[in-house]
Amino acid sequence: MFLDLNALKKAELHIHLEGSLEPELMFRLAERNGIKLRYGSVEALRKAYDFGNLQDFLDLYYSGAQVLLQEEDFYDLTRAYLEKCRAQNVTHVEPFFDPQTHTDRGVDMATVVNGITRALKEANAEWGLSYGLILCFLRHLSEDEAERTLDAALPFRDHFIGVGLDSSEMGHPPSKFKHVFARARELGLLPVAHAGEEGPPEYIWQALDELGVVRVDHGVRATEDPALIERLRKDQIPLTVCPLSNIRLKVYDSLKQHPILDLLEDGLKVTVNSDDPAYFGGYMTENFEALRKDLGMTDNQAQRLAQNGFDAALVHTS
Ligand SMILES: Nc1ncnc2[nH]cnc12
Ligand SMILES: [Zn+2]
Repeated sequence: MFLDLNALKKAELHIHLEGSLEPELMFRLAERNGIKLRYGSVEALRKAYDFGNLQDFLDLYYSGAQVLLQEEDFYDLTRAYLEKCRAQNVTHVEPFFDPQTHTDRGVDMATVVNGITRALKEANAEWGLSYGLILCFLRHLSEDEAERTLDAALPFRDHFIGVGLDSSEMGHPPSKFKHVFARARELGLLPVAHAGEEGPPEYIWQALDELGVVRVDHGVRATEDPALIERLRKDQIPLTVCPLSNIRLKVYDSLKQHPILDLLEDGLKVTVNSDDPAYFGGYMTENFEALRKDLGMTDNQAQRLAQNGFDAALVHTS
């Protein structure tokens, strides 16, 4: 008998709440808010989820997020994701949100943060889920815009534990955001950043040395640089790896080429995560199952990967 991967206790550290917007909910919110979507049906929208790279995906992801307008919409989005966590025994989550995707459309920071936070607090009260929210800056925008976003978020400082960096990686190195990350660190916010998803190992070095990140999101291209692998192993810097995402965004042609288990066996603190589960074909359990099916992940490896998720959390749970 194999270990039941759904019942295995898990922590998720790399999930964009906007990326958990399932087509059904997108259509429901569009109707509620009087928004006309570019696609006529859930099926037509799902068919469009065929991405050549990260940017192809981001174009659809930002377009889908336009249905999120009211506090209730952010609440419904977050609640739906947390119900999935409950069903999959994900007991701790550290989700990302992208305020600029919303504030740039005229939605108030308060609307976004209050809707998300209400769902998180409820899940904690109802079934004991633990969490820490992370505010991400969009790296295709300027550092000045990130600074203004941090200013706008300060009245809600108690609602999040860290800052992250996401969106189009190529051409937008971590060093571009050095000052805003320094200010966030002074405010006691824990820094993380996407690096080495599509971008080169140099971006991972920059995230570590110029942004001071305590965890790297993706980081898989570290495999191209032995000195970097040594640094990640020596300092036990966690990597939040997203297997199904990497296949859907063509980082690897197939899961069989994915380095996650080699990294685990090399002693790196790697974790399994879903990234944008509504777009990439699965939540936590589906990611673990894919590793078993295509990479031959053993039960012992599954248990170590799941434990790494708790070890790598920014908020410690007992
Ligand atoms: N995989 C990803 N990489 C960069 N930015 C993102 N925003 C949402 N998902 C992302
Ligand atoms: Zn991501």
